[in-house]
Amino acid sequence: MPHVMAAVLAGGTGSRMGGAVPKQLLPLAGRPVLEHAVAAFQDAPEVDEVLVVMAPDHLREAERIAAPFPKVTAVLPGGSTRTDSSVAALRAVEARPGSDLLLLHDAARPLVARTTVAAAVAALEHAGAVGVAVPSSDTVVRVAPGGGGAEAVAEVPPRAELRRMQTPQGFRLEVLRRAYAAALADPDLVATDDCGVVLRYLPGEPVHIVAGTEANIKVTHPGDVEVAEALLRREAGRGAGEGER
Ligand SMILES: Nc1ccn([C@@H]2O[C@H](COP(=O)(O)OP(=O)(O)OP(=O)(O)O)[C@@H](O)[C@H]2O)c(=O)n1
Ligand SMILES: C[C@](O)(CO)[C@H](O)COP(=O)(O)O
Repeated sequence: MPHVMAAVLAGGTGSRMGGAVPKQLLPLAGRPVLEHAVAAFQDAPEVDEVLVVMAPDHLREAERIAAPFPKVTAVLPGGSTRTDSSVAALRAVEARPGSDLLLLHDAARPLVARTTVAAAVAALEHAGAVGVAVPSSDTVVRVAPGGGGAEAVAEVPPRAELRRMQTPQGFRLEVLRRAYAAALADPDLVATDDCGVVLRYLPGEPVHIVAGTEANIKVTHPGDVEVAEALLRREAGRGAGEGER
């Protein structure tokens, strides 16, 4: 059986959310957002070990939140970008011999379903890199500078071919290691997710997709915590807990 590690990335400051504390520390139905994300991996039977990558100024709070979860074996400082925090998780996992698979998950996605974690791990039996994604119900366009400083639509990619990427994103460790070795040698590296790093820097490596859920939102803007609370209530109303979010 592969040894499955999950890293919960909580190294951000939540600038779009604003406020005095990073969004991963905001209360959501009585528990910090971060705690919901950690609990999802604690409860996932496919996951053996959990790391928390936290904003350096808030390591103590993360340690306190993680303490009741026996699968959490380390709370580490994150970097100044999400990519840096992913690399911090990768380095920590590399230092632990015997790890085979790594799931990288946004702490800001507290509603990840158990079924999604299971599907991502299962897909790694046959794939080196796996992303979780949902179809877009909106038409998505590429924009370019238009007249008078405004934006203009430059392209309307076929919607049926588009997906919105979520997390977790899962990797065989050697795949992620090779991708980041190449990526970190690129002075122009800019990435918004880890599957994108594999796609760009290991062009021969397929990145598989498994279906996510609409409820797996990323708490990002003011008001998103209230949306997440409503989704949690809906789940409780369904008598769920088994992951159908
Ligand atoms: N240096 C960073 C930046 C982000 N993240 C984490 O990556 C996830 C997705 O990032 P995002 O939603 O952008 O979080 P923030 O960077 O905190 O938000 P913002 O961009 O609004 O500042 C979050 O769980 C965040 O804590 C991280 O681990 N390290
Ligand atoms: C990884 C991600 O959640 C996939 O949708 C997203 O790209 C993170 O972006 P952010 O700007 O760091 O929130």
